[in-house]
Amino acid sequence: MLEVSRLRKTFETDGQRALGRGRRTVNDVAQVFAVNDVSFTVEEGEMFTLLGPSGCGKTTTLRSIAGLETPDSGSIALDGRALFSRQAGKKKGAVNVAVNKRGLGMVFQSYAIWPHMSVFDNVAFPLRVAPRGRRVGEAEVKRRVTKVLETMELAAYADRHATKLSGGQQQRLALARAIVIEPPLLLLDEPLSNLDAKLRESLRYELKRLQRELGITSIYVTHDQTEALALSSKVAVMQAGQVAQLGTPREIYQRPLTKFVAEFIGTANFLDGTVRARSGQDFAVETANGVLTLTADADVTVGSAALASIRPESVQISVERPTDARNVWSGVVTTRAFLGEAMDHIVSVGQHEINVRSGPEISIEPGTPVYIRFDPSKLSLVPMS
Ligand SMILES: Nc1ncnc2c1ncn2[C@@H]1O[C@H](COP(=O)(O)OP(=O)(O)OP(=O)(O)O)[C@@H](O)[C@H]1O
Repeated sequence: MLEVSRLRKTFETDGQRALGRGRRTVNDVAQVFAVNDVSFTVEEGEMFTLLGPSGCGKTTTLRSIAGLETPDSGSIALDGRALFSRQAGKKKGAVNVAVNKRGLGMVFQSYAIWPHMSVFDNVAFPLRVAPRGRRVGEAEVKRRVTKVLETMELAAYADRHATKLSGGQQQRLALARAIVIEPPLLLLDEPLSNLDAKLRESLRYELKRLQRELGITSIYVTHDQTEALALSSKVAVMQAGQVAQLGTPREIYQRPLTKFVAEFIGTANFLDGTVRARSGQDFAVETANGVLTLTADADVTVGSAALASIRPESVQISVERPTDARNVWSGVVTTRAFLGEAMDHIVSVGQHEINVRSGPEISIEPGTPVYIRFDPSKLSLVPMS
């Protein structure tokens, strides 16, 4: 449906650099590779998320799709129609469809609702100012706006001034305004970030329900991994202008391909070692505490240094030695913390401090010798760098 291919965007930034003892300055012009060779495909009906830390290039990618930013090169096509296309260094043959001709729905962090208009008029606005070919009569405007307001549970507020809504209602209004034009693609840039934690969580599920019910193909930008995992059908984790990993939330969480992805998506235990044997996807990794066996889709060769990573909830802890002796280490509990629905133990094994998360019924006194076991199917392997 949406195809983004080899997208690049650089920005020039200038700053002042002090020379010597800070007396003289020169103007520096530095190039920032905001988006550096990014490619991905979004399928029909998908909620596709661009996830990454601040400055990784997710907003620039989204703005390029919207037409608010002109990339240096690459292509963006929607349903086979080129929205943007330009070969590096060539202006000839370039395509760049104007923002209002792309017909996309957008909701940004600072949702600009019209304060002087009623809720109804806010939602009707994009229909009333649509390009001539797509403009509809007032009766159709009324029908569509009423339907969208009902879907967003805002029908009761139709005549109210937009500013007289709560934060969550204003956010829903911004969404209503974006979807009323029935866009083929909805672009959402951190739309929940101005809301408090509780409202954010409830709107997150509402957004997911809506997205599924209406089947709107959407691209969502966030730096919040929980939000990304909860909402998305596909996630592209971005790092320094590039896609570090693309996959389903489960793949990204359970099978991170790099240390960056494993660290960014929640807490992980990293066990460093050397790959001693490999047969297809089965690996044996020698660590300071013994050999770990695991099955992973990893690109690491025998003899190379690697990191096995595992989530705290995939490590089992017991006072008795487990019957399956594979991947069992013995250590001592150093800390435990009760988290309500879960229990965390930190287990010291040689130089490693292993984070273990279990059900709240397991509670082991600090100082107790224990066994921990790493499930071979839950360990993933990433290169050392
Ligand atoms: N107009 C601009 N001029 C110069 N540099 C820019 C401009 N816009 C973005 N950048 C730089 O490009 C890089 C990517 O920025 P971008 O806003 O896409 O990141 P982001 O991942 O969306 O970050 P955030 O979550 O903080 O919004 C950053 O280094 C940023 O400083």
